[in-house]
Amino acid sequence: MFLRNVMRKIASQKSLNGLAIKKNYFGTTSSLLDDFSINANEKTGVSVITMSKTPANSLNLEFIQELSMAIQKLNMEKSCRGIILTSSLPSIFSAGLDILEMYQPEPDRLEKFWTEFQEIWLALYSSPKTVMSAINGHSPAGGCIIALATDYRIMKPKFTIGLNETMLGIVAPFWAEDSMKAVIGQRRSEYSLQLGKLYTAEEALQINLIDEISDNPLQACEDEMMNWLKLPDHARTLTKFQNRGHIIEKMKKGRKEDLEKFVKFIPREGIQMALGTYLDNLKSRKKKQLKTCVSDVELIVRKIKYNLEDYTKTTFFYLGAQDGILAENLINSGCKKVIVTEHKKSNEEHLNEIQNRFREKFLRFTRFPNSRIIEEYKLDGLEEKNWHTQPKVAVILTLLTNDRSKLSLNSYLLRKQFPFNFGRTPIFLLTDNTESKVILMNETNLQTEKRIPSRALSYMFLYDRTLLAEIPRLKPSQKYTKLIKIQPKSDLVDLLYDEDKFKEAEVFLKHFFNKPYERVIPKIEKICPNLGSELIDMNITMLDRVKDLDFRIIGEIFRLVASNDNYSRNIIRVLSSRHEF
Ligand SMILES: CCCC/C=C\CC(=O)SCCNC(=O)CCNC(=O)[C@H](O)C(C)(C)COP(=O)(O)OP(=O)(O)OC[C@H]1O[C@@H](n2cnc3c(N)ncnc32)[C@H](O)[C@@H]1OP(=O)(O)O
Repeated sequence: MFLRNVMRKIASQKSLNGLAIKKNYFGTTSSLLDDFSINANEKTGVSVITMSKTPANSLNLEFIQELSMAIQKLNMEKSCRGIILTSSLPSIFSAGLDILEMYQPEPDRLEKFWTEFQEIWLALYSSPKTVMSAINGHSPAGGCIIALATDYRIMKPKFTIGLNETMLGIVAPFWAEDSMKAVIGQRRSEYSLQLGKLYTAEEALQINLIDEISDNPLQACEDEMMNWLKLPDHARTLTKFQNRGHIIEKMKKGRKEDLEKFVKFIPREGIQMALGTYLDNLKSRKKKQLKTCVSDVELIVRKIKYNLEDYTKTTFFYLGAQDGILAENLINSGCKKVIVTEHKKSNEEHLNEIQNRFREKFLRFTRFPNSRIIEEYKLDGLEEKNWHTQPKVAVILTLLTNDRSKLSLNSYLLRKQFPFNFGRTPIFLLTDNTESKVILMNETNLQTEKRIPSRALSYMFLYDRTLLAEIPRLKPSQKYTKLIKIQPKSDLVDLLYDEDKFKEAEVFLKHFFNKPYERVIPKIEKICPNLGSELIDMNITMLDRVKDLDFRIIGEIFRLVASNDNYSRNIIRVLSSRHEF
């Protein structure tokens, strides 16, 4: 009966659940929420779905819904023969179900959530296409369930995978367990599930939980896919269903009961306590790394710390009233130096208010002395001799909000209130994850009006690796063509993906911290002859003295390291090994 249905579906390729099939689906499309993109290759018939929901590709209701819909569409698309699932995040394939969907849940949403999770699993597990997972990061619990629902799994070394649900005090559903058994066998599955085992890729390969290890799982999947696609689709698909039919049938029969069990089980007090503790532990891992943090700026501070090691030396540029609240929080959390700029006279009152409130805490509080002039400069029109009107470093503080409707404000702020030319100013982007995307969009928007030179953007990427992780997703998207045009030559992007290069740069930067500026400049000049004079042109004395690290120089160093200029790279290596700075 089941096989008959499958045959019918393959034969007719008619719409499923009322979803329309696009006439021509080749090319790249992004999900409505921009949480994943699909790149459909016309030549091979293979579609790559790249999940990019920061920070962890955790599966919440909306993400699952959209992903599921996309998979169902591909399942019905005749010209699609293979699907590869992967992630654009640097170290996570998927962190599994979004725990927040289960912690203190709303009953209706919880029900929808689980129904959709069942649905996506079915769409994957019973897909007539060849489906593969390029597991390029951690893949616990729900992430592993998704991977198990595919036909072939290739994983990057060192990351972990497994059904660790018991660690959270919850139980993997019977259908996930069945798929695990089908892959690694009854005994191993029982053992792994009871203990909530997470395996490294190397261990996972040994027990057949994954099929291969590769440093480039996506490429490896694409290569392997070609072998699978040599076979006639109908024969391969029917064989797949012969193997999986009983599991799918069992799931379909039991799914209602499974749902009832889930919605009863999750809100139980004991389960909620266990989930709460797990969440706390997840968060407190971070707190250990961060000695100082305050609630709503925790993420921001972590990012600064991660990037700059010593955020007490960070220079902030204040851009608007809302962000002032963040600035305030940052100051309260230990940030020693805040430079507040404002070019609009109308906001003077507000500035004075902040100044009075934080007089003791601010080491400096200033506006650009010639802020009136700044107003006249257009982003495009700034000549080099006027570099002194540029900020030495721009820190964009974005609103911390998940409310998408508020995000346009950022766009507004950027467009209306940025008076500077960012051509040579490194931009340090402080943002929560939702905002990362918004900033990219803002820059795209900005591009339509005032061109932001590519180097500025490159620094922006440079200082936010999460943001960088977004690039592969954005690259092919039509929506972002403008952004791509102004994207820097991809050296920097490569650099941040190349751990070795990145480490090399990091080692160098460590020596660079806390060194007097005057000592740094001559050294830098040796590497990059123009840089010193550029800095002087910038009239750095305007900010008194610059003893703190200069982001721009760091950016320059990164650029040099990233370039294929062996000479520069050697100098950097030698300098850093001699501890000259
Ligand atoms: C009856 C129920 C059936 C259940 C079936 C499936 C259940 C599940 O899938 S439950 C989810 C289980 N998932 C996990 O246990 C993974 C938890 N996460 C981790 O262990 C790590 O995050 C991971 C190893 C994946 C990655 O580590 P890092 O690279 O160090 O990242 P962070 O830990 O810093 O994570 C970044 C950010 O994401 C938040 N996060 C991570 N996972 C989840 C999640 N599953 N749900 C919600 N949020 C998650 C994490 O807290 C961090 O947030 P911030 O602290 O705000 O940065």
